Amino acid sequence: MSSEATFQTAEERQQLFNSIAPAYDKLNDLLSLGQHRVWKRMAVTWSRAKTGDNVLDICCGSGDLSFLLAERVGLSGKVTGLDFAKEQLAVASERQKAKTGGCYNNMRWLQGDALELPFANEEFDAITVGYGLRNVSDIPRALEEIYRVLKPGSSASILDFNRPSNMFVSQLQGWMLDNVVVPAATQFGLHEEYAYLKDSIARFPNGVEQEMLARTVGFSRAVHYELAGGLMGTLVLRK
Ligand SMILES: C/C(=C\Cc1cc(O)c2ccccc2c1O)CCC[C@H](C)CCC[C@H](C)CCCC(C)C
Ligand SMILES: C[S@@+](CC[C@H](N)C(=O)[O-])C[C@H]1O[C@@H](n2cnc3c(N)ncnc32)[C@H](O)[C@@H]1O
Repeated sequence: MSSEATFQTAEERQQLFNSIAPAYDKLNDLLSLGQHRVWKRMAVTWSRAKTGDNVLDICCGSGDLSFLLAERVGLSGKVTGLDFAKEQLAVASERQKAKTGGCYNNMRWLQGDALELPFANEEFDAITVGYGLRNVSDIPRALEEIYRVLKPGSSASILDFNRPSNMFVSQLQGWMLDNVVVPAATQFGLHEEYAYLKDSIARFPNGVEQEMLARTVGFSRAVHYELAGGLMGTLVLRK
């Protein structure tokens, strides 16, 4: 089967992320030379999470952004990490147990759907989504849910791959995915799972399209910032 036909349903993507959970963090560090941690820290900063806030990390996976949020909101804050892949949440929970510091005690992990968030309207002071929006089956619906549970005047920060407008950057991104990322993942028995990346990026709205979608949903401000020379990007939203 060609990679274009793989992992098209939410159930298939749920299985994908359960499958890659054991190798996910290690491959992210290896394949981005640790740079993904810089991009995630920038995304959390753009969320404007502050001490004492009640914050949400949607599509939290193994918890990278959730832990960064916990460091920002501190002992008096509260962090919820939500994901639909239980194996990812299991990794996040194990990582939390290994951490020392009171700020990590105010964290909870929920298995749930980004398209039907189990929260009240206007519950959160800040929201992050790290490499999740591209993977949901209904992007406008996910943006609507983010808008619904965010407090007025608060921010959401959505980090993901960028679909570069620059042809050279686009070709470089594709070459790296084909010739570095997928071969490395294949060593972990994850060829198909990482081959999905290139097609998911090709289908992902570009920065301008993401800004338009967000404004249509109702966000008062929507700005997409390119990172890593256009390989990555962060959509910063204000309600
Ligand atoms: C943290 C990163 C990706 C997370 C991620 C997102 C997904 O949607 C996936 C889907 C299926 C399998 C895996 C993932 C997944 O890991 C970004 C960094 C890790 C990337 C796998 C590596 C990307 C390499 C870039 C194309 C170039 C990096 C240049 C850098 C400056 C060295
Ligand atoms: C690439 S991982 C990102 C994990 C983490 N945010 C990070 O930055 O490393 C994408 C995550 O989105 C989750 N996901 C995808 N669609 C989802 C949905 N509809 N509801 C909840 N989680 C979802 C997957 O299970 C996976 O853990």
